[in-house]
Amino acid sequence: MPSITEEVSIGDLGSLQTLPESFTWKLTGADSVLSPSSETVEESIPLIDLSDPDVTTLLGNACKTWGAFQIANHGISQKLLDDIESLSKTFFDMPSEKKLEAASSDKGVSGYGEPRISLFFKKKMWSEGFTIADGSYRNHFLSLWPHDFTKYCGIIEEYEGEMEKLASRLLCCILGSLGVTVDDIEWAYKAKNSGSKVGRRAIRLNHYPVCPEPERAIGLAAHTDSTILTILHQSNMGGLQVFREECGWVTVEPVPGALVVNIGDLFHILSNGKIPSVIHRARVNHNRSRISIAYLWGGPAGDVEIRPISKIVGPVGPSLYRPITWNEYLRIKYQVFDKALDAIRVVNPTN
Ligand SMILES: C=C1C[C@]23C[C@H]1CC[C@H]2[C@@]12CCC[C@@](C)(C(=O)O1)[C@H]2[C@@H]3C(=O)O
Ligand SMILES: O=C(O)CCC(=O)C(=O)O
Ligand SMILES: [Fe+2]
Repeated sequence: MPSITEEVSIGDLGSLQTLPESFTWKLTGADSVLSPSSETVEESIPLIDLSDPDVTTLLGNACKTWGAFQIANHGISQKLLDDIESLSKTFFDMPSEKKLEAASSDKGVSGYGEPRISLFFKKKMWSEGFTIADGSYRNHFLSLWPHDFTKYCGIIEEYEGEMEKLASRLLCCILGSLGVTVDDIEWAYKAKNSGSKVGRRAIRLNHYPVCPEPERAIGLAAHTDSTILTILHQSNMGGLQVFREECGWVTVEPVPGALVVNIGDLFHILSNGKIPSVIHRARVNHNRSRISIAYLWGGPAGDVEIRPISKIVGPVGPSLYRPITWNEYLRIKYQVFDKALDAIRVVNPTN
């Protein structure tokens, strides 16, 4: 019979002295490579200076080999990074009941709660988070911080604006490494001309409280992001790991001022599999809590279809994935999770 102590609110994880059964992950067995404490190796993802004259080649290589890299000289001010980090801290430091008042509703994506992928796992993840996906976060902010409402919304808006610019710039450079430009993408062209300026994006504020048994727990289980690319600001505490077929789990050591970029599933589709999405996860820590802020970018335009770029596919094809909008992809992802790319693969590609 489940004991009453098993009913744990994610808002209070940091105060627990022992790891509840529902948060204890299996370490051995067939799926051990995906288990939290499987071997890690002494490798590291590249650190790329965006002002380097060879930036296109460097980004291209990093994407093909790793699917993830860190960037320096990215143009985002340290003040803005500090501001959004302290906004996050202010939120997560609130009492559990207060945080739950900002819980995301059944329909809405914005708000407080477990990571969306948690529905695919039997065990619980050692983290809590706040998702900002549409304007409804403003209602939560208004009731959480009536006095600082304008200031906090301002930080989010500035962050979104700056990250959007950086994400577009990275997309251009990475496409450049494949010999194409944004103008080769049908949707980018449509977006420019239709006046639909609202791109698809979400910000996720993640908090990983201190954990009594980090070896047996996981902060965020292995996944790929359903994005073109994700820009992650991790505080000076590490925890992010990326998976590479050849070597296993690789820890991304924080570099002061640098941001982490990971390639998501939509880039995988756009590049016809040439720039694959990267599996990653977050470990937790015994001594210090950790905050990370993910900017999940789905491209510049809303309801347009994303498809393999014809110049990449080439005249003789084959195009491996069918055209799909971000909303449609998210729907499939949250039905079949890690089989989502397979689910939209063309069965008998001709060209
Ligand atoms: C716009 C998005 C992208 C989502 C779903 C939706 C809102 C929240 C995003 C995240 C944020 C945390 C990791 C992830 C894997 C999750 O669980 O929720 C992301 C997911 C995805 O990339 O699929
Ligand atoms: O916290 C991290 O390091 C990873 C977060 C992440 O993967 C996500 O928000 O999608
Ligand atoms: Fe992620």
